[in-house]
Amino acid sequence: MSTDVMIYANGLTKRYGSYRALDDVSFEVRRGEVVGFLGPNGAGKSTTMRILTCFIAPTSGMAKVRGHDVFEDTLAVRSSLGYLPQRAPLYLEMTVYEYLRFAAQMRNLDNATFKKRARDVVEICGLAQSLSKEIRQLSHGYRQRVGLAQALIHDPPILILDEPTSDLDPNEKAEFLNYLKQIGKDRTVLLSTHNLKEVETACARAIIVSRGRVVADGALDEIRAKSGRVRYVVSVQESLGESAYRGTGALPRGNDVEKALSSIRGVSKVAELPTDDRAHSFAVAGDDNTDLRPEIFRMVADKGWVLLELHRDTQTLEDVFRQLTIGDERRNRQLGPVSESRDEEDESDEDEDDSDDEEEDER
Ligand SMILES: Nc1ncnc2c1ncn2[C@@H]1O[C@H](COP(=O)(O)OP(=O)(O)OP(=O)(O)O)[C@@H](O)[C@H]1O
Repeated sequence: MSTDVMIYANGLTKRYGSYRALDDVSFEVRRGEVVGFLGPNGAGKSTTMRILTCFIAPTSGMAKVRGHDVFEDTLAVRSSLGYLPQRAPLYLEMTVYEYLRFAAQMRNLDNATFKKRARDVVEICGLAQSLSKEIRQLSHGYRQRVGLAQALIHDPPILILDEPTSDLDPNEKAEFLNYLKQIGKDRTVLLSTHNLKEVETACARAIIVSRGRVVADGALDEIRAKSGRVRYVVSVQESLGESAYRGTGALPRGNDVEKALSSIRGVSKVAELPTDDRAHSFAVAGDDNTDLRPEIFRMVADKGWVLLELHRDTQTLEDVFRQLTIGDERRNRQLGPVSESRDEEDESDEDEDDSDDEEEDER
């Protein structure tokens, strides 16, 4: 494993009784990445995060944080990461300052280090005006800031955030994402959320989980292109305008352009789009694996035509997310006998630990 791998999950499976909440989940997060961990309700996001943060043990598979096994080397793992669970466990009767000092003591920070770190996290999380307030007096948004501040108090290189914005209003969400951007500059972050806009704002890469499995993992562009419905829009100048013609070839006819586009390898369909008489415009369908823009550009340039427009329309992240996770939603809405164990038929040959119930293996 490269030393750049900060979070490593390999074949993580987690059963609750006969129900498989995680099924062979594997991924890596490298130093400095801010990765969105996406999935519908019940997909297994929190379960994965709780394993990575040493709160529960997987039924099988292994995970490492900064090279330390989450099972064998709990202390090293915990000191490497800051964790903000979905509901941050705040002590409502403490003031913000008392709570941060308490979090620092739990992390074994000495008083001088705490004071220095407190200054930093208060600035990053915007808590200067709230330090002497009891946590019970704070709004959801400010409580979430306090949760983030405790996750940062020991200056961990890795942050694991479980739906940190789910209870926040739109302004609070936007602010939280601003903090996250700042924090993510020099940290590795795994951010679980339902909110695709959030991922598009804060992350360059996403891992999508559905029914306990990883169904997509990659740069957002790659994931958007994953649907196999990539479309290019190409417009080539058709008639002379007011300014000088810049082409070296003759102005093309529509079917010249259509024929030339159809002959590009990887193009599956070409359809004319309505435009005015200044341009021939076409929608070009291609397969999902190759970016055809360089080839389209090359063809137009070789013909000496003038390219007015070339862009690739991939689906939105939301479209792809819905396509990949639609099974979860259908399952949630199905009436009839409830089968908790979606995979009972293939369980018989596996090592099963059915005593692995509720809190049984909480550490
Ligand atoms: N302690 C538990 N005992 C039994 N089943 C559990 C337990 N914790 C989680 N599950 C089940 O495991 C599945 C995955 O839950 P998990 O909380 O990881 O999902 P999630 O993706 O975080 O969902 P959400 O977005 O709703 O928080 C769910 O079906 C959930 O009901």
